[in-house]
Amino acid sequence: MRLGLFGGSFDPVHLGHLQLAECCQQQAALDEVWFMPAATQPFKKSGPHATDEHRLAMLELATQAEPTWQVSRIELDRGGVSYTADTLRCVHQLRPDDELFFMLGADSLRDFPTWREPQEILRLATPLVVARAGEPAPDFRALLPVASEQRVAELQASMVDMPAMHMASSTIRERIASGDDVQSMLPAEVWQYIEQQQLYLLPN
Ligand SMILES: Nc1ncnc2c1ncn2[C@@H]1O[C@H](COP(=O)(O)OP(=O)(O)OP(=O)(O)O)[C@@H](O)[C@H]1O
Ligand SMILES: O=C(O)c1ccc[n+]([C@@H]2O[C@H](COP(=O)([O-])O)[C@@H](O)[C@H]2O)c1
Repeated sequence: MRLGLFGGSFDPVHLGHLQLAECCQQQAALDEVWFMPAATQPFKKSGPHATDEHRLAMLELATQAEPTWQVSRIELDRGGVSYTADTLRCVHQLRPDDELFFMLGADSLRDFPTWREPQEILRLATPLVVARAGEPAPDFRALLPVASEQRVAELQASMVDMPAMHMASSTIRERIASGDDVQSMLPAEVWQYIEQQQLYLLPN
């Protein structure tokens, strides 16, 4: 099985995340996609705004119609800072015969060499990188400190095409707190949940 892992804060999950997962799944022929909300993202100064249970509930709503998509509690159950190398080792133990992929936007690729154990991550899984609207095009040479020239060229060739989606969770939170309409950026069920639970009413 080809298993795609998609980590993020998902605070909240938005249509850009879903589009990213869909494009990676199609272009890399993934059998399954796991959305993995982070307990605490290593580089974010403060923890998530919504609780773990709210972020999970929104992800469940956003992914329920797609049978090959699942939401994984691995990082939330482990708690603490969510390092991707730890997560990949754990998934590899659970699914030793699967080929693992991990999905990320161009902004995350830029920082990748400063992640914990980047070489171990590249040993366990193949990154699937998509361009992010408003960000420079992904520069795979960012990987040269941790990957060979040949591997970098291979990864560049397998970059995933995705239509530009101008949205980010932080902007959505800010706009909700200002009373702006964000419905066009969210799955309808997720917007209803945010309204019912009165999430993100305070500024970031
Ligand atoms: N609109 C988008 N286009 C492409 N990739 C995206 C988009 N939004 C998020 N991503 C990617 O999804 C992954 C998880 O992102 P995350 O959950 O932190 O969302 P975010 O919108 O970037 O949140 P924030 O604004 O709080 O940083 C990252 O790899 C990020 O690059
Ligand atoms: O392992 C690391 O050192 C590491 C550093 C930064 C980010 N990550 C992971 O990358 C994913 C996307 O992160 P972000 O920055 O978009 O929230 C998320 O699953 C994070 O846990 C992982």
